[in-house]
Amino acid sequence: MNASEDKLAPAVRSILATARERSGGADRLDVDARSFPEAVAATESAGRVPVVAEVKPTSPTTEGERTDDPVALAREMVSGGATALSVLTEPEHFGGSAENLRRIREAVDVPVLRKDFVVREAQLDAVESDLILLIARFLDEDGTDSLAALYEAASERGFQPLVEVHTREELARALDLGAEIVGVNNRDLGKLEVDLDTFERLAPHVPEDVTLLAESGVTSVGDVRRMRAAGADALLIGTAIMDGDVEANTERLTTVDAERASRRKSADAERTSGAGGEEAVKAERDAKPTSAESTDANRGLAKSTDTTPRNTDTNQ
Ligand SMILES: O=C(O)c1ccccc1NCC(=O)[C@H](O)[C@H](O)COP(=O)(O)O
Repeated sequence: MNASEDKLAPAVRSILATARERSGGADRLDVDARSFPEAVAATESAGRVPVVAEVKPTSPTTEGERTDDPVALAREMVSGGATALSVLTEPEHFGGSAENLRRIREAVDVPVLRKDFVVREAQLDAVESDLILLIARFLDEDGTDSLAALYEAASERGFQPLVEVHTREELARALDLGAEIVGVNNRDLGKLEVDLDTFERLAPHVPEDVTLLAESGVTSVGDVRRMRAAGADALLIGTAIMDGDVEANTERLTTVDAERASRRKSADAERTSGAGGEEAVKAERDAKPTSAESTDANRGLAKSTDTTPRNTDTNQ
């Protein structure tokens, strides 16, 4: 254990210790991945919020364990409008498995993220997935198992790497290696505390052409609006979806402002088709955010004015 690991919460130290012990796959994988950026764009065009719903049977910060069939849960998430799924494959602390992921990916047609604590190249070969998580905090700057080395090894196999960051320094490392999909984890893996300000602080420093996820701690419709106003292309949501009726929870969080988005689309369509008059004016007026919604948007904009390469007002 090095000095920085000493600062990690005991549960995370234990997760890392078991991750280092875990074996990899027997053969090198060659994945034909379903495109995540395309899935996000399709969800946007349909006027819904892109959500990566997480099959997370348990975790160090959750009470109890959900023992339903993970494939049934995954299907409910897709029925509820999930753009992609995240499947925990970590067995000891999250109740996941590579077999769960394999079965789920076979049963659905959306992109599937392998959520695990991969620390060695051979572990990439444990099971096929469309996206694979690489956590900057747990990967070295140099060497055979560095973030850059695993990023390259994952890309060569056909995975779309999702590089997870929590600080400006980690974000710089992700952008330096050309990461196209970046997740800002609102959960500090040192203390296991969640703070949505983390995403709001980092998002303005992420270029527009990067697909940006807000991860962890999104529990309500208000949180969805807040992360979207701060510039999230997609949200990774576990606990709030797993707790109760999975399909209804997914639907509630993917349809935030859907009605307004569809009104805005009809206003745009009428404007471009040349139809004007009272109907277009009414459609446009109806599509405007309420004052509460504007407040959310303005907060995102206000925080991003210094550097903003990213439009922080995505769904308004
Ligand atoms: O979720 C935990 O308790 C946890 C503990 C230690 C390390 C990682 C942990 N979570 C990993 C995740 O990234 C989340 O599962 C994911 O972002 C979803 O978060 P949430 O919506 O808050 O369940």
